Amino acid sequence: MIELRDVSHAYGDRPVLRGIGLDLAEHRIGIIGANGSGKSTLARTLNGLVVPDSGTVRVDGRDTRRDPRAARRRVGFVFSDASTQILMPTVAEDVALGLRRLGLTADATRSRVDAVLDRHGLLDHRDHPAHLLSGGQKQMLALASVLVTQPDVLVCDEPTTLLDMHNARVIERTLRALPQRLVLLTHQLDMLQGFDRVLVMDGGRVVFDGAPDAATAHYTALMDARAADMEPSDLGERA
Ligand SMILES: Nc1ncnc2c1ncn2[C@@H]1O[C@H](COP(=O)(O)OP(=O)(O)OP(=O)(O)O)[C@@H](O)[C@H]1O
Repeated sequence: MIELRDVSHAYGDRPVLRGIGLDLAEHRIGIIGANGSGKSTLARTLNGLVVPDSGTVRVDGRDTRRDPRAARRRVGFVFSDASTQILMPTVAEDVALGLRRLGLTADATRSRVDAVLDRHGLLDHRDHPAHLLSGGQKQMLALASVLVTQPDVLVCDEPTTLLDMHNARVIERTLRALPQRLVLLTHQLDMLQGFDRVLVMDGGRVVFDGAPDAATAHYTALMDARAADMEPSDLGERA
């Protein structure tokens, strides 16, 4: 369970999260909202990548402010731009990186790395330079590098945004099949079908929290109302 209590955060003098309280326990949770509404910042509080200015985030009872490493062990994070997450020269080395702190033997590391590469269709690429993979393969590698650490919860921040339709579907299918709990940020609303719960963010607040259909209807109505008030020169963010 991830508990947020009165969580607020600002970048400089710009408030981005405003008094958020949530208990996140469902298997599949979606987060949607306009650009700049605070989704990524909220997601980053869930594993201690962002420690909020005020309020608390607890992962299985442990405060991310006091124990960010415990949160990171339980909650894995996948970014939308996989290239920023790939740190090692080869595919296998990149996946193995997350296992370093576990003190496994070389054989145990290799078998865990190969199992996760096999499961995600990358075993034939194990010794290839990671930067030469296709966009879809890089996203799969970023996912594999997090999953190899066996987190309880996976937070994915727009994992299909940079992918073509085929690769987006492959990633979507992979995420749906995971046994882990999933928190998915996305602008692709159809990915949320069958989710247990969807949060709609606007201006740093959770303005709707419910079933996927009702949440997407709420978000669509919000965006329609806003578009009706706007000029083309208003493109951008509202936080
Ligand atoms: N590290 C940072 N430093 C300063 N401002 C930031 C930082 N990260 C985000 N912001 C700003 O905070 C606001 C909220 O950003 P955030 O990324 O949380 O929103 P988002 O809903 O995920 O947006 P998007 O859909 O575009 O990814 C935006 O105005 C953004 O420019």
